Amino acid sequence: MRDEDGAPVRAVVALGANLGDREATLRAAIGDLAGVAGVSILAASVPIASVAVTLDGLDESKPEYLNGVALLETTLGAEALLDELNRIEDAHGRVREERWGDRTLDLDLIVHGDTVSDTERLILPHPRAAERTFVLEPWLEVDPEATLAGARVADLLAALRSSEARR
Ligand SMILES: Nc1ncnc2c1ncn2[C@@H]1O[C@H](COP(=O)(O)OP(=O)(O)OP(=O)(O)O)[C@@H](O)[C@H]1O
Ligand SMILES: Nc1nc2c(c(=O)[nH]1)N=C(CO)CN2
Repeated sequence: MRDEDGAPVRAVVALGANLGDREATLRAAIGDLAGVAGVSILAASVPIASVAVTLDGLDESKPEYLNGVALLETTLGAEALLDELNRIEDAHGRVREERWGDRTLDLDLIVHGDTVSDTERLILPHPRAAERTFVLEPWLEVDPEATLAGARVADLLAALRSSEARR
């Protein structure tokens, strides 16, 4: 089922790349998003470098990621927006192999207005966003008042940093 187009909502897309010309790919992906009918970019973060997170934890032997966040306003429903994100990933040579494997471009939908979804194709809010410094830090840059499932992103990031410092 495709979502109907509706009233504009704010959505947050996390971008990541650890293969190829990462900076150029992230910039191009934001341009591609801006070109989607029903999407306006309100803000895009600066890209930040981050060590690859794998299923076994941080892995410094893997190519380093560049991560960023785009804040959007969109009239697309969440599933229709996800279709566009998948299309842009494919256009940038994304090969879907292992979970959490290296990739030229990853676009995750973090939140879409107040949409809650729990299907195989789309979980909203994104279930791992609160554990990811590489999502929260650029998100806070573009939206200092942001909240995720009722918690302030600023507080989530502070908690994550203090738990990382204790490890
Ligand atoms: N909020 C979401 N944003 C993007 N993809 C999602 C979301 N919820 C579920 N998915 C689904 O997750 C599947 C796997 O996506 P992908 O290969 O990008 O995962 P991943 O990037 O390796 O891991 P992660 O989801 O932890 O970032 C996709 O088929 C997609 O339909
Ligand atoms: N640092 C970093 N690690 C990751 C990332 C990512 O965007 N940044 N994305 C992954 C799969 O979504 C897996 N690991």
